[in-house]
Amino acid sequence: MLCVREMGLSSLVDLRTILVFSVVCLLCKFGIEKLLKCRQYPPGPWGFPVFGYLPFIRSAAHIHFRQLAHKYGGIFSMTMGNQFIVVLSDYKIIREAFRREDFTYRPDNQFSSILGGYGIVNSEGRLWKNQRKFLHDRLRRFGMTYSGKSKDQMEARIMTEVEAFLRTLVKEKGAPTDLNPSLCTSISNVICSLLMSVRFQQSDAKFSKFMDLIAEGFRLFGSLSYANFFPIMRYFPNAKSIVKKIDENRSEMAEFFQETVDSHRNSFDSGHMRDLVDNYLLEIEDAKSGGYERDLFEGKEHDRQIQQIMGDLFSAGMETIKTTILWCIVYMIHHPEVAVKIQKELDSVVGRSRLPQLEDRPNLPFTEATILEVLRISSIVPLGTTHATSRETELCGFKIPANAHVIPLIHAVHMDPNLWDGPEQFKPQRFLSPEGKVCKPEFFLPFGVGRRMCLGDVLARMELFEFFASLMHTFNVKTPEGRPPPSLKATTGVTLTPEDFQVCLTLRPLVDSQHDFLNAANQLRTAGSH
Ligand code: HEM
Repeated sequence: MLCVREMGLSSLVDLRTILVFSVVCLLCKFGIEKLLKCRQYPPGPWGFPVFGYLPFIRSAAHIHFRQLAHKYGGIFSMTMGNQFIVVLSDYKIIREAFRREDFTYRPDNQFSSILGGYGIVNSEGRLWKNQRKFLHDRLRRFGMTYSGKSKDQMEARIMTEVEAFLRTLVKEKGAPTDLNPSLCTSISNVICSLLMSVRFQQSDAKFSKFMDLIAEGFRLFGSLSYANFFPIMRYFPNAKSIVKKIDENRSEMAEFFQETVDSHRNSFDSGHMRDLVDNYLLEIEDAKSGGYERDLFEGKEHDRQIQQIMGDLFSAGMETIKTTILWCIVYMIHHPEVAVKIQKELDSVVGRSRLPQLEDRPNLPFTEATILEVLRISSIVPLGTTHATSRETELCGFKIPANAHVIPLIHAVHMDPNLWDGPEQFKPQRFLSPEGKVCKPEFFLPFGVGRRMCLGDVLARMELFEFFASLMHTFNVKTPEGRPPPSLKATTGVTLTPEDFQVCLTLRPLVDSQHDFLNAANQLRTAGSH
């Protein structure tokens, strides 16, 4: 009996040993497989189970990633929550990846499911390709090009807003002024006139509501970003209430845009295209009447797509320009010698009786170089816009899984001491050749590169030039008496923005002005208003 019992016990022990041994072997197998797989991925830091590397990111992500780039090189990877992240900080690798089709997707996460793949910034595949081609073509027709008659129309559109902006500033009579509100209205008006033939006044209640909705939308999306890494959190009550608020925000925005679409429909004339909304309506008409073999909308709801396009172009084209111009002013205050040099160049090329025009740009290399240097040193979109892989692929001999987030670390490229001489210093002349011509190295990437490169770069460069050169031509800029200059430290938000600041703008002398706006400004100045 005892013998049988002993036998039973010993076989049980054996069974247990075998079980434990099998589990250990299985764990080892999975561990080794994982390790081998990880070794095929780009190198990078380890993280905690479930959380990945997220808990270690304490400073602004672009600063932290730059430190990691020093350790791991131009391509590194990590997990954050359930997402696989690849960071590219070498411009050659960024160029190599982003010219390829398999790197053109956007991350599949909570944001993309809310946006439903509509618009241009978050769309993918054929819908994105169609939209991009269509928008590129139509924006060119409306003057987003360096030459031709339509360029003059675009310039006129921009100059209307530049003059409105300068007029508001003249009224300040040299008092401490926050440039943000008037700049925001004028830059918004450029994009709104292009999209929907609308101009707003700064005091317009509808405009304030619209701006509040945009800001609130960004804030809400920002507060939900954790759910992108931990999808289970979407079902937590807090996330659910944020999603509800986002839905409300989006339906108010949709209402705003739909009013525009409806009013355009009511006054639509296929022989007279006023703006982008009209162009989309014409496409819908053509598609309905069978004029098009392929539907531009790829089966998506037409009006929702137009609404999202308006939202995307407005969001992409307003904040970026406004922030860059604010940085230009901050740097002019810190570098008065650069401001004086720009004004001398403007005076000798443009003269004192008119405002600068796009045609003057080739003759204003120092002014142009200064704008490029501000774009470099401020890198307002330091992490670009995250791409995703459409399938498992390879880059620089490393394996990259499907739906990996791919981040171009533009900030690191623009601050690389191996590429730029003294990258921390503000030196516009770095963009000038020994002959004094503007030259942009291939590692200058403020608008990204490749297939998804900024769609509005030409418009952006036109606006930056017109607003900045006209401001410098018309005013001297200084900090209010007794106050320190604005900080060079950026606030991290949708873009890297300067902290709030005020400036005093005094009119520069004008001679025999034939120009309406300058004439009025001159009269104000000589009347001793300030
Ligand atoms: C200083 C001004 C600007 C800067 C620095 C800037 C920068 C960028 C960057 C870095 C990207 C991401 C590219 C990528 O995904 O790899 C981007 C995308 C984009 N930008 Fe801009 N941008 C500016 C102005 C504008 C303007 C004025 C417009 C409006 C017409 C615009 C429209 C877009 C659009 C639609 C995309 C998404 C393209 C796509 O996903 O295919 N941007 N921009």
